[in-house]
Amino acid sequence: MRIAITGTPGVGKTTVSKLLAGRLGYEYTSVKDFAVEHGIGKRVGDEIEIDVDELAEIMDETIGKNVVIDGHLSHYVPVDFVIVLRADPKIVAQRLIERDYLKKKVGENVEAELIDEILVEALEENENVIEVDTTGKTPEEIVEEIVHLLEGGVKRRVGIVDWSDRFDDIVEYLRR
Ligand SMILES: Nc1ncnc2c1ncn2[C@@H]1O[C@H](COP(=O)(O)OP(=O)(O)OP(=O)(O)O)[C@@H](O)[C@H]1O
Repeated sequence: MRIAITGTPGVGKTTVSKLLAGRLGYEYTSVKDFAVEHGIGKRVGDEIEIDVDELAEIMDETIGKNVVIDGHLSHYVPVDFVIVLRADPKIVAQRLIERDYLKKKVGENVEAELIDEILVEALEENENVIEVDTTGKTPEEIVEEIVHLLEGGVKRRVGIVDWSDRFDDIVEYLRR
């Protein structure tokens, strides 16, 4: 199976993807690494701007059948399941601040998590979307929850988080 692990930067995609790939005996690949390796996208400042249609086409032709794809654009790749990781926006903020993200970037990503941005994108691309709230769970617990859901034949589970009641606690991060 091809499984995309997507979500707002800082929710724990890379951590979970590597663990899940090991747990399933699957190949691990990240959109970022794949794009650089295959010359997809162009550098804009310190970021790479990726054409998601080109990414999807080349990845679909190149990667194996049993792969975990890590990245906040991975839901654009044709896969069997899209796992959308969620985390309390305050946790996202704290992790991005720890990585010295600029205040503006922190605000953009906290807002994206608050308004379910990646979930909405994933639902536009794939029927099989499974949302997992990572808040307060270890990477191992998250991986076991994903394996349990997949083994249980769950194809779609969304609408499990609503961060609207967290607004007052995170508004400081949203101010530009
Ligand atoms: N379940 C977890 N519990 C505690 N810390 C976690 C958990 N998952 C990830 N982390 C920590 O949060 C930080 C971000 O994790 P990670 O790099 O996996 O996120 P990401 O979504 O891949 O971020 P990006 O999209 O920016 O690459 C890391 O310091 C990681 O160790």
